Amino acid sequence: MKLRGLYAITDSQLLAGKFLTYVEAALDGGVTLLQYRDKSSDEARRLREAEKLHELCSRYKTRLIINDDAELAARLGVGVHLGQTDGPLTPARALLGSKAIIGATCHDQIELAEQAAREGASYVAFGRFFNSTTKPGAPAATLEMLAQARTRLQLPICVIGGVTLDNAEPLVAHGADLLAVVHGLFGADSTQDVTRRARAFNDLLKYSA
Ligand SMILES: Cc1ncc(COP(=O)(O)OP(=O)(O)O)c(N)n1
Ligand SMILES: Cc1nc(C(=O)O)sc1CCOP(=O)(O)O
Ligand SMILES: [Mg+2]
Repeated sequence: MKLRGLYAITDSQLLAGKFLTYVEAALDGGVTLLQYRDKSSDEARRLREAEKLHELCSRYKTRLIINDDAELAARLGVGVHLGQTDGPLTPARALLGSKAIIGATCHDQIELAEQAAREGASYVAFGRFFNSTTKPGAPAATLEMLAQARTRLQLPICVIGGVTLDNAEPLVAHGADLLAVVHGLFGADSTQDVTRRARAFNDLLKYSA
């Protein structure tokens, strides 16, 4: 499967009261990867919500990724995204198997991405490229670094951090395969607008090399 397109990421605060309707609206517009990102420690709720998303993703043939938690991913038989302090990639690959999608946060460092590639990552994520209300403190990354990463890496490249329909085009032009988005997608005022935004993000990637 080619990892290219919109990578929608949930946010439990932003989606409070409209979690499944907004996620389904995004899936309607087309989502390559959906990440369940919940930074709370309420394990029962996390399991319940992840199971619901898994069901929804199966209906739309979208791959589900769990943020931070390889054990929960293994329980559901889905992928995982791991940051630099979320545990090593090699045991996660052993736990989830060769077909699972495993992503790695690499901030603005190509060397971290090369290491992640050696350790079995399926894609590498660079960011943050713009101001992010979801994660304002994330280290900044540049378009120049992205272009260089494109020439050095064979793996799909994901970009994250303040990505919107208005600023995503240069990211694609500099080599991004996956546009990872929270606010720029789910910050919409209606389900119809979430679907429209999802389609428009995908179009940005469809009509470029
Ligand atoms: C696609 C994608 N890229 C980067 C991150 C950030 O991961 P991390 O640095 O572990 O930070 P948290 O998201 O866990 O706060 C991500 N989740 N997804
Ligand atoms: C979860 C996350 N990680 C980032 C990184 O740079 O590693 S930026 C980020 C938040 C992405 O949300 P939004 O699209 O609303 O900015
Ligand atoms: Mg993390």
